[in-house]
Order: sequence, then C-alpha cells, then structure tokens
Amino acid sequence: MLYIKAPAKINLTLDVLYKRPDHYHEVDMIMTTIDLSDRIGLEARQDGVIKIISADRFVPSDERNFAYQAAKLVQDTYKIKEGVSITIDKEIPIAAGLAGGSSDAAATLRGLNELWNLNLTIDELAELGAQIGSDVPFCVYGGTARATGHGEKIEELPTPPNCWIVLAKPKIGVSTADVYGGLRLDGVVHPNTAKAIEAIDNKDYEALCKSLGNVLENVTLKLHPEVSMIKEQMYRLGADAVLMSGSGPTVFGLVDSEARTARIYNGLRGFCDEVYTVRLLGERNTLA
Ligand SMILES: C[C@](O)(CO)[C@H](O)COP(=O)(O)OP(=O)(O)OC[C@H]1O[C@@H](n2ccc(N)nc2=O)[C@H](O)[C@@H]1O
Ligand SMILES: Nc1ncnc2c1ncn2[C@@H]1O[C@H](COP(=O)(O)OP(=O)(O)OP(=O)(O)O)[C@@H](O)[C@H]1O
Repeated sequence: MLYIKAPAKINLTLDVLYKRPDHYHEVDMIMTTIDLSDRIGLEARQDGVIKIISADRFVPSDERNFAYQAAKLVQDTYKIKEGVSITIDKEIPIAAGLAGGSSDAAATLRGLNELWNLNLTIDELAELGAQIGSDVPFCVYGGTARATGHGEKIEELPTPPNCWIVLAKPKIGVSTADVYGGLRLDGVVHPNTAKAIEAIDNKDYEALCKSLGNVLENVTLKLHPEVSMIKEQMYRLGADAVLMSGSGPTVFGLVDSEARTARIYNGLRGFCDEVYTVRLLGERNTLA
C-alpha cells in the first residue's frame, strides 16, 4: 500500500475581483497548508475498478468522491487499464472550508503518478487537478501560495511567520456555491493582498495578523450567526487575529504563544465540538 498525506488548507486572504461569464469568480487569495491531514492509501488492482474505502460514513464512496474523480481522470487521460483501491482515513472535517476533498484528490493524483509510473511533473498534476476543482491545484503543490484565476493559477510564497493556529468548526456544513452565489461585490472591503505578501516575505507576524481578510466571510456570517459567535469567542480568549477559512464555516485564530493557544483551545471546547490546535506546514510537496 502506498500512503500519501493530504493536508488541509486555510485562506489567509480571500479576495474576489469580479464575477466571470462562466460560473466562477475571479479570485486573489493566499493559502497555506496546516498539519491537519487525511491519509490516502493506494493499492493497485488489475480489474480496472476504482474503489473508495472509508470508515467515515459522510465520505461518498462513488463517483462523487473527489479522489475517485482524480483516479478516473488519470485513467481516461492516459488510457490506464489498471484500477486502484483508495482508502481514505478522514481527519479533516467535511464541508468545512478546509479543502478536505480537494486535498484527497491532489494526494491521489500525486500517488497515482508513482503507482502507475506516469512520470508527470507536478505542474502537469496541478493542471489535471484544475479539472476536478478550483482548490485542487494548490493542494497538489501544498506549502504557501497566492492563487489567482478561479484558484488554479499558483505562485509559490515563502513560509509565513511561525505561529499556532486554533481551528473551530461549528456543527454546520456550508455549500461553497451558495456562498459565492450570495456575494454582492458593491461595498465589500477587499483585503490588502500585497500587504499580506509583504508581511509573509518579511516574516512579520504582527503585520500578517493585520492583513488577514476574506470577502466571503460576511455572506456566511449572515447565513450562520454561530460563526460570528465563534469569532467573538476567539478574540475574547486572546487570539491575535481571527478569520473564517474559505467559504466557511471553520474559523481560525493565529496565536504566537503556546500558553494562550492552550487557553483559547480549552475555552472553545466548552461550546464547540470540533476544535483543533495545529501548526503551519511550511514545506511544499515534492512528488509522492
Ligand atoms: C472557497 C475556496 O475554497 C477558497 O479556497 C475556493 O474558492 C473554492 O474552491 P472549490 O471548493 O474547489 O470550488 P469548485 O469545486 O471549483 O467550485 C464550486 C462552486 O463554487 C463557486 N466558485 C468556486 C470558485 C471560484 N473561483 N468562483 C466560484 O464562483 C462556483 O459556483 C462553483 O461551481
Ligand atoms: N474525499 C472527500 N472527502 C470529503 N468530502 C468529499 C470528498 N469527495 C467529495 N466530497 C464531497 O464534497 C463536499 C465538500 O467537502 P469538502 O470537505 O471538500 O469541503 P470544503 O473543505 O468546504 O471544500 P473547499 O474548502 O474546497 O470549499 C462534501 O459535501 C462531500 O460530500
């Protein structure tokens, strides 16, 4: 069995520039991987079948699974006769704004490149990934990056200043399409992406904290007031900066002291089931 780690991402910034004539929005965002990961196991099979195995009953076991779609895309594109059993050990909360399904697809692409001896470059894997979902190319590379276009154009960035990250996910799932659909661009406050990149370049933690921003936040906050409540609690408990990731509903807080991280974690556990303390995973992926 070949095992590949599939880490979650958070959006340090998420700006939307305009609505495109296709069903996408033009975005400009900074994403970074965190050490909360699913584990993907790949085992070759000779019968041509793609089989998804997961103990988590919320993970689809058919062609709706992004890892399945990744394997099918590779089979069809490169006329592969072999099949694969894909085991998904799920740690990343589902429909959380943490790109769990996208990361599973990306890990499957990287793994199949090895299992089926495809010799594709990481750029070619990312291009394939864009056919599955907007977040998949970033997940193929990992690390930290600026993503533009509908999310598929990736420019590597240095690792952000070191800190702890507390994640809290309220008990609701959010549809990304609904959140983009509810966005009204007139009057939105755009994050300053250039300033955030400068803060990352300079490893300036305080400047990074000041430049976080996500234009989708207000849409999700209006739909789900419990997200606002978690944001307020995180601030009250002492996080240096607090933001919703992606289309939500997961909220993350940046903290530069271990003691404060523990206090925030313990304080949030009181009223939120899914709370995690994680670190940034600075490194970019090499091929699996
Ligand atoms: C919110 C983010 O997770 C931030 O990283 C991404 O922008 C969304 O990435 P994703 O979940 O991989 O999104 P996709 O599966 O490609 O698209 C789901 C739906 O979200 C909307 N969508 C997505 C990306 C984008 N740039 N504009 C959009 O309007 C579209 O309605 C699309 O049909
Ligand atoms: N491998 C997978 N793991 C989890 N969910 C999956 C997977 N494949 C498909 N899905 C479906 O995708 C939907 C979104 O789940 P996912 O966890 O990827 O959302 P997300 O983290 O909010 O994504 P993003 O941050 O990219 O918008 C779920 O409703 C789920 O049924």
